[in-house]
Amino acid sequence: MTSSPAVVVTDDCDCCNLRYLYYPSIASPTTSSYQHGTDVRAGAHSDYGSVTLLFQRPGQPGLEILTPEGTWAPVPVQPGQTAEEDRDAAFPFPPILVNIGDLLSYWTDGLLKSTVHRVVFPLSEQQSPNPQDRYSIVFFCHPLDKTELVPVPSDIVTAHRQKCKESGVQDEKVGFGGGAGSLEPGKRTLTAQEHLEARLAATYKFDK
Ligand SMILES: O=C(O)CCC(=O)C(=O)O
Ligand SMILES: [Fe+2]
Repeated sequence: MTSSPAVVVTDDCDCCNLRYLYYPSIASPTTSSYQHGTDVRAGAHSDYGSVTLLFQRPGQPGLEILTPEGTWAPVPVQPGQTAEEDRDAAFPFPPILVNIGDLLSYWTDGLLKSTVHRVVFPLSEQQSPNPQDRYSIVFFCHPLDKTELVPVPSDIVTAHRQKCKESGVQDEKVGFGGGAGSLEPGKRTLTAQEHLEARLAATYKFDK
């Protein structure tokens, strides 16, 4: 019998990270300079990795996603109500919200679209006598830096790519650079690190 090591040591950077977020509550809009509609807790963005797992307090409002129509819609994160979940009701646990990130969009040529989201100060909460702090825990899942972003070997992704080509609709923004399957001849495959750097550069005009 062989045993495998619990930790694999590698010279490649694993860029997964876990963030603990605390957003203090603010006083009622009538007593602060806060402007609903302008001031937000976290501005509109999409995440850079493959998927993001978000844990937050059950039912706490604030998280919103951008709809295809261009409006903001609240994302209710509620504990489940099935019989099995009720059994554990003494410890209601919020479900885990899974966000698609830019890398997964790139990897699937935009078939899976990264979610644009933001966190606002909900007006209802601001106006309540007891406005709440917001806490969330976010796990950003990224592959190792040197991972080559070869096209996902999926018939569905291939069919999607073909359909985009035929209709001439290549949404550069969705796949960030056209997607893993639309490499120009002679160009080599991007690595996860290069994709991340391109997204950081696009957001912060950050250059090495
Ligand atoms: O705090 C939240 O609910 C979301 C945070 C978030 O979107 C992020 O850190 O990327
Ligand atoms: Fe995010």
